[in-house]
Amino acid sequence: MTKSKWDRKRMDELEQWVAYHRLQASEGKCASYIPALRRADPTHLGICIIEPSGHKITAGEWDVPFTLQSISKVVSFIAACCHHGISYVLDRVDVEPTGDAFNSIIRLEMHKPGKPFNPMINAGAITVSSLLPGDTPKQKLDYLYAIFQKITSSAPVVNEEVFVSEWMTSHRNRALSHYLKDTGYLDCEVEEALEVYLKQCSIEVNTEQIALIGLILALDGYHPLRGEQIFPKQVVRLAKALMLTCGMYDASGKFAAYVGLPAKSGVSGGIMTLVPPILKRESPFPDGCGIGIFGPAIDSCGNSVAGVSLLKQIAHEWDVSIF
Ligand SMILES: NC(=O)CC[C@H](N)C(=O)O
Repeated sequence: MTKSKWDRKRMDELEQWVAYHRLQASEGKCASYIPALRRADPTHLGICIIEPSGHKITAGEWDVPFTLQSISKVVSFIAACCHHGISYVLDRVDVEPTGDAFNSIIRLEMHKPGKPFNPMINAGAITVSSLLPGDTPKQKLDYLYAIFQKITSSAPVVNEEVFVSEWMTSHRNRALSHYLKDTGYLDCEVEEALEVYLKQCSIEVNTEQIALIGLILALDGYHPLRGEQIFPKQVVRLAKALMLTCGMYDASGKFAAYVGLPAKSGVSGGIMTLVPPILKRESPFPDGCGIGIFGPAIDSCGNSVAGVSLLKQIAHEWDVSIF
């Protein structure tokens, strides 16, 4: 099959699958614990796939903006490791899945000395935000924004409404931060760490931008559009291992079993995932690709319902599982 025929086939399939999986969204609900997220349209479902050539395949509401939320945890973890080195960061946050909800507090007290289990849950991510270089939230965020800009070639925009909405209601994240401060796992003041964490969560993106992050991870830190290695390979490999084991929260095991790709979700309904350049002869993406999905109706674990079911179909039909 010629490349353009193959492309047409993939696009037609994607359109059909998006139309079908959009119907699954009624089984989920838009996050309401952050009041500003409640207003998203739960029937939206969009996808963008980018290949190293920059070639893009899209379907559905792929260009509707949404906030990064927990997908930002991958970028801040990479940023902290790039600045401090991996061992400094891993002295302060572990790499073990919890099987608990993303905002759970229970393990911090159950396992002395209270080191957060991994950077993909809120406790670990708040610690990581506190580790970003700089003496003020602004300096820490500027460091993170510069990394984000290196990836997407555009300055990140924080959705102030989402930030304020979460800042005013973030009692559990505040509780987590106070606990981390008490046990010595916060590198700055509670309110400062929280400001950095909640602003990084409020960065506005669309599926193309998260697909691009995924693509760079697929290529072990190489940015194909800039022609430059922007993150060390070891850091990116670690981030992908964390995505695979912890990126979909307490549904990470099922996601690995039924989709089989490293992924990170956020409560706004985004999922960032990737297909590494693999050696399966029939792979539709022999050079690898990044995949961004947006479907704001989420399940009880905090993952996009329609997004996960669309990914299950893609992984099955196109045989892209890493296993
Ligand atoms: N799972 C998520 O996307 C959580 C991010 C959200 N900002 C929170 O801290 O609750």
